[in-house]
Amino acid sequence: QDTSEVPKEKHDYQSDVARLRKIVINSLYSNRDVFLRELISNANDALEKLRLTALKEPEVLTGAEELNITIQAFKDDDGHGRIVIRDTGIGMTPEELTKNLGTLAKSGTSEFLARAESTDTTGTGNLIGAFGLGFYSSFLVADRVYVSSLAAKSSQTPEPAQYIFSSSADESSFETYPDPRGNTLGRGTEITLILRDDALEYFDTHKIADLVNKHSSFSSQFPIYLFTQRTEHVPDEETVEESPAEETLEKEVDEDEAVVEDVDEAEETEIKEPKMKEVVVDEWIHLNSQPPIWVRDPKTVTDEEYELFYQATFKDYEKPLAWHHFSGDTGSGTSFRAIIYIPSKLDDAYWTNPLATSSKDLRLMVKRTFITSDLGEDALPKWANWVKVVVDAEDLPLNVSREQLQSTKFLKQIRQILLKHILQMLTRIMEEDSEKFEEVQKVYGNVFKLGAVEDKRNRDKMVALVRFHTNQRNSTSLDEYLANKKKGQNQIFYLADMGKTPEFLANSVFIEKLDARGYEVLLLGDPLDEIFVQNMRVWKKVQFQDVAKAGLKFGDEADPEEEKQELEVLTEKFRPLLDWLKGQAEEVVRDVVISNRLVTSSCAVVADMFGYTANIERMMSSAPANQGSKSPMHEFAKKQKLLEINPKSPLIQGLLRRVEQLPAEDEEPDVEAENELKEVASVLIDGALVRSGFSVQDSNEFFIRTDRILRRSLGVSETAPTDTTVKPAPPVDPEIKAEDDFSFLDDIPGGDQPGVYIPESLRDQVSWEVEEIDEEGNPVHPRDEL
Ligand SMILES: Nc1ncnc2c1ncn2[C@@H]1O[C@H](COP(=O)(O)OP(=O)(O)OP(=O)(O)O)[C@@H](O)[C@H]1O
Repeated sequence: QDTSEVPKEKHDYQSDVARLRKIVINSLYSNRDVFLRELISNANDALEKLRLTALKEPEVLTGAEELNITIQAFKDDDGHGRIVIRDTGIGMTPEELTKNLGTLAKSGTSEFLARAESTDTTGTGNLIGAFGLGFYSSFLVADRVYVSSLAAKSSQTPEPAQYIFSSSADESSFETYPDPRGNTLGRGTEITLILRDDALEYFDTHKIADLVNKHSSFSSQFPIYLFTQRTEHVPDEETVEESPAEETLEKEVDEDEAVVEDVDEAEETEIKEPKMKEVVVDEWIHLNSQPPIWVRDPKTVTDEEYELFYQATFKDYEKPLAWHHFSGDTGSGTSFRAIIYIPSKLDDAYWTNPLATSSKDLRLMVKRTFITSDLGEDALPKWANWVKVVVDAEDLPLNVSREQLQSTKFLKQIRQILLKHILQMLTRIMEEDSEKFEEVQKVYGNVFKLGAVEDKRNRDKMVALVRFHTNQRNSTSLDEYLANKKKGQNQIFYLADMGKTPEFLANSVFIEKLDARGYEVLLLGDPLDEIFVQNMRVWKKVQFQDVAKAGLKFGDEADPEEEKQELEVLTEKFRPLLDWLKGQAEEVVRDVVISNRLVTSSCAVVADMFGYTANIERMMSSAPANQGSKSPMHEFAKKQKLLEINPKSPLIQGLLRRVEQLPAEDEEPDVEAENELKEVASVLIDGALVRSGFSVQDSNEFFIRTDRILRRSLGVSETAPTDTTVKPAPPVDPEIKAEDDFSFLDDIPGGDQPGVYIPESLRDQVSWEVEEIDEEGNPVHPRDEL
């Protein structure tokens, strides 16, 4: 209608909205069906909000009786047309129209925009699923959008007024103004999409019905009605009654024909059907008339229905990994039905602080009416806060407030029940579907380790879900490990080095003897592994033993006395070398000892009982200084290392001989021979450090010494200097010449503009923000333009 007389307020979009709209309009053509799903989901949210508000303030229900969503398509005479989506939800005040539709309040928006802007269209499709474009997806199919809204009457909005928000796809601003039609809605919001010429397919009500059935029939517990018109053929009663003359005429003709036709046919003409006419019947079709899937018998629900329900309810673009649909009784007499879903991905944010967030996706319904998705801080243990659940209780009063609810017996019981079912579900997948369990492991493997540490009550069940790589197989549980342990073995051997692959760890100096002898060693490359092991310490009465630490026992050692004696003999034999090496390594280790864990390697650096392994040392030094990484305790623990030497190694035996040949203290010193030996020792110690996962103390010194030893092995003079003359820089010259050659910039796209050049191959992997500054160095915030 004509709005030229209405005073309009013009607003600029917030810059992020402008960016978002640009992405929507330019790059999502192939995903444009999503607009309907997004608008229906908004309508549903508005209705849910109304219903929740009405629990406290029933007045909001005035204005419109039904709580529903309607969709109508109108075709204009000129072939253009509109789609109108209406809800009787909470509505928006004029201020809310501006705020909600003109700004983006969502966290992570900028990050999303940067990612969407830097990826191609296909990638963006997935991002949108993850982010939800909401209202702006309207512009995928519409040139212009009008949102007319009338807020629900409440104490805050005693006199609501129907206002319009209007914006076209190619403007960077929008307008708001009073709806010239007055109050036509009663309550709620009406979105009118003026369809683009290339989106006229959405006039087809079959298409709309299909889309709603596929993507949105689960999005709303409120009825969704679609306006349709169908043509019916009905007896033309008017003609029968009002123009008998015509009938007579027909009869006459028939009688004429009967002259030449046989009698039968003449009779048939007598009972001729009445004349039909076409009438257009208007009809509102209820699109989501099936009962919600959680109340249905699981046998009647297809996998696709479970998946679509999940995607619509939890706004996840991906299909769930698994689900479990069950019903029960809380014990205090409240019966319920529930579906638990395991998403196929963890939110990126999960690992930034896994124990800080609580679940926001436990949707509680009472008698099919949504009540809340926030069941309180500790609704589930933190490790499980990614689980998505719909639970519908039969016998709770509908008007319980959120606060009251959290203290009800029902809630306490339902939490326990849900947790029990989550664990049962995971255990069942583990026992019955190894392929699925592998998928679950990929996403949640670390979560289970965290759960075993955090959730002491369910520790045994969590540990059963945990899997590790070993030197003998790709995946084993701790129970499987114990089933495979050797006779006499009384330790669970593990090697932890965060960030390293199992293949790398399998070649570690620390497991060479264990591996050669056929013992299984857990190879732990994840930071969480060390935390898991440190917290567990013992599993089924068997201790964990870090193979990079003192205390390793195979369990089949011969008579301990005999072994002790053997060690004493060896220690005595190697005494000169042990003592001499201790002097050389005193900066690095506490002592030098004979090893029982080495086969081919000559030596290794092992953490003492109370010392740090390389892995823990790295974890400690990445912790903030105030968390102990610089404390005296830390410094002490760092020094608690032993240099273990392999008495069978020819290198060690050779070194022993050379040390024994050194002049005794009371003889004339052989400085040259001693220095050469010291150098060898130093490289040996540094090599052992590196091989054992530690870093060398001074990498420059290490390199210089290696250089000298290499020269020696090649027979090159150790003292011959390298020619170190270099061309000095020209004299100081602050002048900038105007004719400097910048022609190389011509080859770089955008090289004539200030900015950063990114090679083509890296463009989709990086993003950056550039801030323009004025002459005083203050940032300028230019208005984004579409
Ligand atoms: N039909 C509606 N009735 C009432 N308010 C609405 C309606 N549609 C949108 N809004 C308001 O506008 C806001 C922005 O909507 P938009 O769809 O862009 O994002 P969202 O719904 O918050 O998030 P998303 O749809 O991505 O989950 C909503 O949060 C809501 O406050």
